Amino acid sequence: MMLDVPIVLAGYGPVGREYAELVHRERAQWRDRYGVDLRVVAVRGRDTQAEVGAAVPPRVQWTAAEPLTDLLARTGARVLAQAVPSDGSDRPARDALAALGHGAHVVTATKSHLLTHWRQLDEAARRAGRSVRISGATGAAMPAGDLARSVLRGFDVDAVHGCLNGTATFVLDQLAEGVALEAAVAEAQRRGIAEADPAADLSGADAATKLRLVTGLLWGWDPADVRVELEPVRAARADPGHRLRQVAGARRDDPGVVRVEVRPEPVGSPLGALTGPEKAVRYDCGDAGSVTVSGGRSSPRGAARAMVKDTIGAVLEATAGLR
Ligand SMILES: NC(=O)C1=CN([C@@H]2O[C@H](COP(=O)(O)OP(=O)(O)OC[C@H]3O[C@@H](n4cnc5c(N)ncnc54)[C@H](OP(=O)(O)O)[C@@H]3O)[C@@H](O)[C@H]2O)C=CC1
Ligand SMILES: N[C@@H](CC=O)C(=O)O
Repeated sequence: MMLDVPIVLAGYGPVGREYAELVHRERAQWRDRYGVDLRVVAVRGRDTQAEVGAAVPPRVQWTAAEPLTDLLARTGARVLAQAVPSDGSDRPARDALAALGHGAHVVTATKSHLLTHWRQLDEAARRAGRSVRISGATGAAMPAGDLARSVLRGFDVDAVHGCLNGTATFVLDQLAEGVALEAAVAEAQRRGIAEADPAADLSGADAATKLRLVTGLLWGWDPADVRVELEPVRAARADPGHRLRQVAGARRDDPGVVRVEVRPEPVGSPLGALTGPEKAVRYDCGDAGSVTVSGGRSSPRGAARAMVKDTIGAVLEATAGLR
């Protein structure tokens, strides 16, 4: 039996466009492989929207946005996919809660409402028997969120550490080669790794945000209650055999605290061995040992791919809530 999956996509920037394109291009493949018929039926920008037939219409043909609940009801949407700015506006939270109330799953690359509305989203999703999937917000194509949410269930994870910001890794390596901070950041921006405003990349705030979300998935910490301690990236060199890394960490026996520090890691270790904008997260799992996940493209395409994976997972797996 084929499961029909109409999707409303909010946000048509780099990530949203990649998501719509992937769903359209690979639809037949997923029908055959998983028995799910994913189709984007409508896209929304800030104030406008368009219904999608064979392709997303050009922007000039988009019309004024109607209330999201009307659009969800009219299209019978089973999923709301969110790729809107993580700018602190309350609209992503309102939209996600409306979608859950309507009975749709939520798949998001947007981070800000997860930091502020974790509990409300989780409760609304559980009430509705629907999922909120956040892989795109926790490291793009690197499946760190999946390990925390489900793969390591029962592994008794007592600590998690990781390099979750590709800009920081790239810049620290450039600094070690004698490149000036400003030039290293400019190069990271030219490569599309660093944000236009790199403050959160360099301060550790972006890494802390991603780790707060991971600890929510792992231990049920509410990201809104997590205290963050940050050490910014600045020009410095490590001892021979080591590389400086921006490491975000949390321990189960130190609840509600995420620390980001710049520290030397042996070149042969999972974090020291990273190059360029690669990311990695290590889970210390007690008697099961350590499990590290690394790689996965950090780009709009990588984030869109993670959202597609989450969309398929949300409709096929019998989970509810964020975890
Ligand atoms: N870029 C990347 O590599 C990654 C990005 N992310 C996250 O993904 C999200 C999307 O990023 P990106 O694709 O770069 O795009 P942007 O963050 O630049 O989002 C732009 C799009 O969002 C639309 N928009 C803004 N507010 C709303 C709203 N409330 N409802 C519907 N649409 C809205 C804009 O509409 P309009 O065109 O009308 O102005 C535009 O289409 C961000 O939260 C980002 O942090 C996550 C992982 C990687
Ligand atoms: N600027 C970020 C991009 C992804 O979140 C980074 O450097 O990791």
